[in-house]
Amino acid sequence: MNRQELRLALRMIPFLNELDGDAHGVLQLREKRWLVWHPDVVASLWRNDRTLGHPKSRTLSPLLGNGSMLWMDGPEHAEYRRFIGPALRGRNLVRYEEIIHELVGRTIEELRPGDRVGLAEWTRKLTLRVVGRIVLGVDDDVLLQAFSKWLDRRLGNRARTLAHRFLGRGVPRFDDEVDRMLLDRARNAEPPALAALLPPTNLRDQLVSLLFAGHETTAGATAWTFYWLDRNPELCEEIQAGDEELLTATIMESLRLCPPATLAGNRSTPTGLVLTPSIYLAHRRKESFPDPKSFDPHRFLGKRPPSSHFFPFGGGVRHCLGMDLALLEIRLIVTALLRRRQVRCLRPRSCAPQLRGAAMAPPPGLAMVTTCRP
Ligand code: HEM
Repeated sequence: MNRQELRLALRMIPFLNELDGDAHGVLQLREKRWLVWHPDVVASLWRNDRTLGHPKSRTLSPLLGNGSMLWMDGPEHAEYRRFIGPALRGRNLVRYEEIIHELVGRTIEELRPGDRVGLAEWTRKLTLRVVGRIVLGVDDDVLLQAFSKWLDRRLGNRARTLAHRFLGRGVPRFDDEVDRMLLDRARNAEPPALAALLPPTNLRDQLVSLLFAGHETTAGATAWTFYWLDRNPELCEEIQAGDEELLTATIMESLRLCPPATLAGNRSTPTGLVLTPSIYLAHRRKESFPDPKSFDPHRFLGKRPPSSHFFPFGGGVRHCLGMDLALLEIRLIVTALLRRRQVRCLRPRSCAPQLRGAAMAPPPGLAMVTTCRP
């Protein structure tokens, strides 16, 4: 690993911020590894994605397992997508809407008026409950808490992520007890729970991958949306008054400026080049988004930029399977919390984002206080 790669690993956001404004949109990290965010390069990756390789993430593969669908390739990957994709879209969303309503209601009821609650921690608990119910078919807070604890020990902050990535060789990364609880639940799951539909091969890896991919980023996106609404009270009032289109635009603008996945998955060419698309930098190009650092949802009203300029959910053949579910979840959580409670954020002096792996959330110090609506 050379100096550039080390800076990307150790101080990702400051490193990316230094590249912000670089019109080339590509940076060589080492001989055969490039960070890319220029729309022409990204468009070409999405177009040719079927012919590219998708190497494992060195941070996530020891946790999600080598059998995870996140690094399958070719026909095996296409088969998995054909299988899981429909279960996360279309008519199923109507059923998921009911689940989300119920779990959001329960999680809001647990908020004691006046208490300080870490915003990102609260959204993580809620989105894990939602994906837990969708995947396992039941609510099991003991299992979900054990799962969260296990992830926190590895990715809970930058220092732990780095220790896990660089010093963890030989140290067991799986938690046998969490895996046992998950597999027990999966064996007893009934359709339509996803666990009951998954093929038995590498079942543990697929369960962990779905729970991980299905909550961490959605939680970050929801927390960032609340953060921006808190900073823009007039916008918040318009949304509370029921402007649905503005809410959607606000979620999109929040995904642009604070993409919960800062990087899409690696792509490799037959000649051995590895290309990592930087979502964070692509979303901050002034050529794509005038005045890119200002938060302005109006830029999304009635418009959606091309997928090579704006890609919070990645692209090509690995485009996020949970996008529709995630957008539904964020919308329902924001609407329900604003309708039931008055929400105020207590901002720490520095709102430097917290990185968990490559996932970006508000810092743990960003707390919210809710009070009952009169
Ligand atoms: C705001 C929330 C979310 C964001 C920002 C997000 C973002 C992403 C990104 C960037 C990728 C990689 C795409 C690429 O490499 O081109 C991805 C893949 C994936 N996501 Fe999401 N995601 C979100 C929510 C979800 C949810 C709710 C689920 C499922 C319950 C989910 C399931 C997946 C799966 C299974 C993949 C792997 C797809 C593949 O490899 O074929 N995601 N997501």
